[in-house]
Amino acid sequence: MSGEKEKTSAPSSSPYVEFCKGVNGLDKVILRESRGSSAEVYLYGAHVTSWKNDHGEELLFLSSKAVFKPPKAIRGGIPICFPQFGGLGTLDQHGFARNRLWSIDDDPPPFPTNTLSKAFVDLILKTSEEDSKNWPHNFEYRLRIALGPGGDLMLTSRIRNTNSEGKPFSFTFAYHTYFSVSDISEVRVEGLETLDYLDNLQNKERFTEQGDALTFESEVDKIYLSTPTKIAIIDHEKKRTFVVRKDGLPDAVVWNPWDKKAKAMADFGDDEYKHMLCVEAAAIEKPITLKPGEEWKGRLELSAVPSSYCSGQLDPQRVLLGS
Ligand SMILES: O=P(O)(O)OC[C@H]1O[C@H](O)[C@H](O)[C@@H](O)[C@@H]1O
Repeated sequence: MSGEKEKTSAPSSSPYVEFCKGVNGLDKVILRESRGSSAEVYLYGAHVTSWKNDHGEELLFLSSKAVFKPPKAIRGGIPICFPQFGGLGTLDQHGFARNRLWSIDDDPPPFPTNTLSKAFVDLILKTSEEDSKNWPHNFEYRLRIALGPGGDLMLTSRIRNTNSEGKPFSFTFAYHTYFSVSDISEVRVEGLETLDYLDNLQNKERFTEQGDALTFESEVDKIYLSTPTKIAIIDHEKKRTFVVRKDGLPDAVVWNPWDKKAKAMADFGDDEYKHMLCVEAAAIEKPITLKPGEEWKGRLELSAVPSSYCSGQLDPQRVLLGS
């Protein structure tokens, strides 16, 4: 073991990182960047529940009916799906990481690519006795959540196999990001056209996406395979484009429950499907396998940029190839 110190007292806050209590007294961390952007993270699930730009506008969707009560996962923000995406295995839906209380990682190993950001927090989740009954592996999962100087939100996961008796393990993974959008029928997703996907609504059958950028007029639950590192979500009404950059995460899930499924979810408002879209950077089709001592890294970087595009006039190459 690496000899981490167990957290014994509340960590001290700074102008960039505030440790406080959130809904139902759950531990929360608020990150603030000097130009005004912010993010909120619950230790329960290492769950980002808010990301605001420097005008204080919320960029993530969080359901008004979200339940902040373990063991229920929080509906909205960025749930972490680990070590299993969806029902693809023997564990509960989306694995256990989103339902566990994470700790502050006081002494994380150095990051090779350090940002200039002072607004970041390091969290850690390790094997518990309870979880090892269903998933008999030793792991250390370190997650750094950082706000970049321009307000970008960056999540870096480092997952290590700490099994002592030479056993490899495999997992699937997703950053289950819920983006806030003005009106789902005005949204386009670019970067996934012409790719193969598994359709969760049709027994995970494999299809090829045809034609142009994705638009939405009914329920969607697709796992796009071998996707580019950059995906754009264009919100025409808000004149805002989200750019998702990802590394180590070949797949991308696109999910909107639409009206019927929305009504069936207790922690989701009947009409809220109109104002959210999940685009989830993921590793699903080919599970990640780690030998003892090996570490995997999966990185997500989100930015929100103003866009003045009108419907149909967007040049996808400009969004996707621009830096
Ligand atoms: O209700 P949850 O367990 O949070 O899952 C919400 C959704 O997550 C993913 O996007 C899956 O592809 C969907 O099939 C699932 O409905």
